[in-house]
Amino acid sequence: MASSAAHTTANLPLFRRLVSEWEAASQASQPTSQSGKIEPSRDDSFARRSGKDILVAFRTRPPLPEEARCKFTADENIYANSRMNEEVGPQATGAVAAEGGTSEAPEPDLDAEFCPGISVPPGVDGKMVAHVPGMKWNGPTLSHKVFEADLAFGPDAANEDVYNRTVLAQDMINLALGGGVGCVLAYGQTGAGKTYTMESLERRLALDLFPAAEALSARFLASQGDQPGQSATSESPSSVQECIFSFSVTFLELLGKRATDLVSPSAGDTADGTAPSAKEVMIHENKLGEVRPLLLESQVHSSEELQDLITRSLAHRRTSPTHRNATSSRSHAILTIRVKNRMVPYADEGQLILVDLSGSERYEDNKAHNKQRMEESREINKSLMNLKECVRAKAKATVEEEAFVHIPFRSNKLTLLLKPIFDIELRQPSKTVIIAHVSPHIQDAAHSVNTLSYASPFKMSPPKPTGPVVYNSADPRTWNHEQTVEWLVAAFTNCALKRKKGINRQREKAAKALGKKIRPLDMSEPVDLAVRVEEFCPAPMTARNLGRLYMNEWVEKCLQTRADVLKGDINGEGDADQAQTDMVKKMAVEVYAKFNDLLSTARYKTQHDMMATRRKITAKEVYGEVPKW
Ligand SMILES: Nc1ncnc2c1ncn2[C@@H]1O[C@H](COP(=O)(O)OP(=O)(O)OP(=O)(O)O)[C@@H](O)[C@H]1O
Repeated sequence: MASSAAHTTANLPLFRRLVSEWEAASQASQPTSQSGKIEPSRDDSFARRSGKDILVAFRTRPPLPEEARCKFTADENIYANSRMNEEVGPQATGAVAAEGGTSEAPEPDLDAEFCPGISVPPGVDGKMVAHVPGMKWNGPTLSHKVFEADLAFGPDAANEDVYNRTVLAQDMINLALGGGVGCVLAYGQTGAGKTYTMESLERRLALDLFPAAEALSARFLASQGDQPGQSATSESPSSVQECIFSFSVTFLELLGKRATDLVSPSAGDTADGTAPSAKEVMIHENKLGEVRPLLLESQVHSSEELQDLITRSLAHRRTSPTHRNATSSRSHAILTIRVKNRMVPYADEGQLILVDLSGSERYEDNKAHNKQRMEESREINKSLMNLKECVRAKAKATVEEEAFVHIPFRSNKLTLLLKPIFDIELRQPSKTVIIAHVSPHIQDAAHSVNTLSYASPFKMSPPKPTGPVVYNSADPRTWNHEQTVEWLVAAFTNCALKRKKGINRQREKAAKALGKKIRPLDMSEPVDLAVRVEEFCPAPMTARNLGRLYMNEWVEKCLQTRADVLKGDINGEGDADQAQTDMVKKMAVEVYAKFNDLLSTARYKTQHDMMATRRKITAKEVYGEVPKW
């Protein structure tokens, strides 16, 4: 049986002794070098696994002075009350909390108050052990649960180390510059250190992104025989990357179904003088299945601009005190940096998505909340549950290869925004790092077990298929440039032939009325197309790019690339130019409808084929044996 918080606190000295005995025993079993020191693992399993799409890391932080002082007596709520009544920022939590910060408060004796609930065995990569206190008829017990990830960061690990071994090791910046998706997710209990990690990763990434783009651009221009200085704009001659890359940023806060913009959060002044409420941002999936929030993206041109934007946005993030964290973030914060390569305008945009998830709370942690906070906690837990379901389903997809496993990423805005990770159909290369954060205290061990077991299944996720898909004439998403042009030529030819048939019918009717005979137009002769297809769809544009166009954009593009096929066909009757425009519009709409029909049928068919392989669950499996009346 699990031990209650009060019971754990009462037996702290015993648990402390049991944990140190376990640590001593496990260190003794480690391989030692001749010098007697524990050798770091020679097994380079991390290096081997780093080719995977998803890397899982565990992280625990050092104990904080306040926590030790109040010993987490959940029943008395001392910690929560003492923190909630103070106006304390995250940097003011003492010498351990702030990097380089100072504290006026006297240092509590952490060793006397603290009992570790988490150990990171030295010399083994990726292992974390949770020490879970329990209760049996014959007294308190302590079990040691081992969890495995690709990496495990102990309380002494610096943010620099986390950044180097996750974002840098996965080469996320170059991946995004090359049109792929890099994603970092911080998950864990409230107060476990997610924001501390993510803020640092965001800033370091902002610092490295532009120099990396600069280096890549210089290499590219040099390979083209250009001197970097020659191609740069005269206003900013040092910024070669601006000739090739453009960066746009969104920073969203997501609470339940409501997403708001953190970059410019207010909806403007209200007429009655009340505080303006934050603008809600709509998040939609377009007909090609791309997810893009409907808001104005901020363009950034340098590391300083990006860092400044991150600082401004973070200041807008909503926080409120929880039982464990005086400045707890009660929402998910999603920073997305999109990279457009001007040299390949029709290629997919690269993306870097950094998600600081809201902290999970146990029932006993949030029972002191008011109604609104309870509702907030429910929303947070619901979206985290949905994320968990997606994680489980993704891991299951590896095991049950022959049967379709439904990944419910569309049922929540958070997982919808994370579509590049979950959608197996998406061919864009992606790399994800999940950092599961746990509190170091034994009182949180049960919650830590939850967090660690939540993240572990991600480790099994198979690499997503990437690269060109197999050509299917009925699915525009699989067409390359040549195949797209071929289809467009056929579609516009069809329209021209239909028009020719119509003209023949009209001429025949008119001739019949006059009692004359007329020779019909020769249908076997090649027809002129109303649109110059090679200009309408220039290389390397594909059907996927065309699929992003709305109908008015499509028609406009057709009109811009129209061919004058009616010259000499009108015989001076009426306005030839207007007739030509009307005809192109009509054909453009017809081809657009056909194209979109194909696109939606293909998407529906993929889903239908997947569903057909889905294992049917009987009512008996769900509800058990139904009693007979
Ligand atoms: N690795 C670390 N080293 C030192 N202090 C840390 C570390 N990680 C977190 N902290 C401190 O712990 C406190 C809680 O951290 P943080 O606010 O990042 O938690 P969180 O998981 O984001 O919480 P919530 O989900 O409630 O927002 C902060 O005061 C932070 O400075």
